[in-house]
Amino acid sequence: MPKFAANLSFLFTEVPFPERFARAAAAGFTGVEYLFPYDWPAHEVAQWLQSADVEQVLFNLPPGDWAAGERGLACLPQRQGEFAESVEQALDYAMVLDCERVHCLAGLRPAGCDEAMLETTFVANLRHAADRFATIGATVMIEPINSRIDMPGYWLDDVGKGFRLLQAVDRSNVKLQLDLYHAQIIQGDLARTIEANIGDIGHVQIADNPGRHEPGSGEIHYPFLFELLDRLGYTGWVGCEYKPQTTTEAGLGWLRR
Ligand SMILES: O=C(O)C(=O)CO
Repeated sequence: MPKFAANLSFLFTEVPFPERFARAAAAGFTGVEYLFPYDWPAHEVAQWLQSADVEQVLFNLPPGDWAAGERGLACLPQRQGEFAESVEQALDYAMVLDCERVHCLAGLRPAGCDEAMLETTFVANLRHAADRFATIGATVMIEPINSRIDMPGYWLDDVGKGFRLLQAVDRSNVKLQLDLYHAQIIQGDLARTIEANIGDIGHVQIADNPGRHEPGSGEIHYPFLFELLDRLGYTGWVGCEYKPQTTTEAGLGWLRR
C-alpha cells in the first residue's frame, strides 16, 4: 500500500488547525499536507509536527489574494516580482518544516492575455522556483486542477498540458502532482495516465467523484489504482484531499480496509 498523508485543510477540520496534527497521528497518519501554513510562524508549525511525530509532506506556495479569489501567481505576466517573493517565503517555511515538496499554483487565466505569454511566464517562473528549491533538495509540483467544477478559470486545467509543461520547464526537481479526483473530471483514463507517466509523477492526491468525498464513495476504483502505484514502484506519498461525508474519523473505513 502507498503511504497516505492527511490533508489538514480537508480532514480533521472538526478541531482548530494546530490540533489537527495530533488527530492525524492518532488516526495512524505519519505524514500531513495542507494548503497554506502562512497564518502561523514556521517555528510554531514545526512544533506541532514534532509533538505529533508526523512528517511535513507538502504545502502550497502563497497563492496571491486567496480570499479575493486568486488561485496562484505562476502564469501571471504582471506578477513576476510577487511570484519571486512568494518563492522566498515558501522556501523559508520549507526549511523550517523540513519539507521536501511544495505545490506551485498556476493561477486563473487573465482576460485578454495571449496563451503563449502565459506559458512563457509560467515556464520562467517554474525554472526560477525550481532553482531556488534545489538549494534545499526540494521538488516543486504543478497540478492540473479541473476548471469545470472546482476552480473555474484555472489555467492549468488539462492533464496532458501539465506533462507537456514539465518538458518545457526542463528541471529535474519539477514534477506533476496528480490529483486523481481532478484527473477523473478532466479526462478519466486514470490507470493508463498513471502508467504512461509514472516517472514524472512526484505526488498523488485522492478523493472520489462525484462529491470529492472519501475513496469508495463514488465511481473511482481506488484499490485497483493503489495496487497499480505499488506495482509501478511509486514510493511517494498519496495525499488524502477529500471532504468527509460525515466526520473525518467515521470516514476512515476505506483506509483501514
Ligand atoms: O484544490 C486542489 O486540488 C489543490 O490541491 C490546491 O492546492
